[in-house]
Amino acid sequence: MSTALVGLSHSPLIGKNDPAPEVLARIDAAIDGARAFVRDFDPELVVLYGPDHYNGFFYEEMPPFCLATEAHAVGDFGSQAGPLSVDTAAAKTLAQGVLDRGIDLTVSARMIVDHGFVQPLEVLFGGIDAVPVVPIFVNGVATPLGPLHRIRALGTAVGEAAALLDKRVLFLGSGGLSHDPPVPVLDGAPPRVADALIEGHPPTPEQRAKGEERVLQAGRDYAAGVATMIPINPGWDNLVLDTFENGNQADIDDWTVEWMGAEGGGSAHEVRTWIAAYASLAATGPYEMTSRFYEPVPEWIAGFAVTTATPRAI
Ligand SMILES: O=C(O)/C=C/C(=O)/C=C/C=C(\O)C(=O)O
Ligand SMILES: [Fe+2]
Repeated sequence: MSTALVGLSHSPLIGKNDPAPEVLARIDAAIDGARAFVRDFDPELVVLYGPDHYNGFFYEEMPPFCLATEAHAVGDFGSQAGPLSVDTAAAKTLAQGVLDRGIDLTVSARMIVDHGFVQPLEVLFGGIDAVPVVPIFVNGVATPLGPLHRIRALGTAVGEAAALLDKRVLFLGSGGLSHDPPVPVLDGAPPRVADALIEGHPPTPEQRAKGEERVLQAGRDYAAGVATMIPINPGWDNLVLDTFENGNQADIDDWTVEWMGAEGGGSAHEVRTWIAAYASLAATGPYEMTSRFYEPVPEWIAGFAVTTATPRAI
């Protein structure tokens, strides 16, 4: 068994509302580095921690996290639609291993996923069917959210179970860092929106187009300095990255939902996917961050980060 990790921000605005060419060139170089890292590692399995944006998980039953033994992408924001190449046997083994370690894991035999899962697979592997994957949803938008030590416990249990698989396993966290895009909120929502968030009515193509245009307009407004969202917070983002780089993961247990939201905006909780991924890697032994890129990108409404990490050479 060997392990590696990539943490990668996502944004539905990539390719639709891009920053200046020199910014894009720096990001492309960082992503090229992560691609080369992944190519060298040549994973036999990707354990992909991703969030959802009310495409697969709804308030009728909202688990804090959920592992998929099969998954299907909806194709939002122009992302690829269709089945992910889930390694069902590995997924079942990991699910049992996580449950055996005392984590009350929800399992989905047909998880619906969105760009939060698809984009990292497209960016790093060229598509959703290029590499065997075990998708693990981590709720990062739908309050109430539980304490961070449970996310670390999930990641640790997954890492311990993955260590027994006799495979090269890449832990991949998708989302964050600080950002406050217009994702709908149940509290105070008008009845029609509340029904959709609770019952999960699939949007009509017109409704989906309207929601996507709303996000695009928010990106344009933010880049133009006329938006009211909580700003990208490079200080907080670098604190998050320092915590991973220094291996101070126990500090994360003191982070509160309120503090994260105030510092990093409503979608800062997507950082939970990174916390799970780093906990998984840490569960297999000491690690080192081998690359770290960060840049605030208002056009994408994202504190955009790419990191790679490997077990520390002894
Ligand atoms: O407004 C809507 O209907 C949907 C909004 C989104 O799905 C926004 C997603 C934004 C991100 O994924 C992000 O992390 O910035
Ligand atoms: Fe997101």
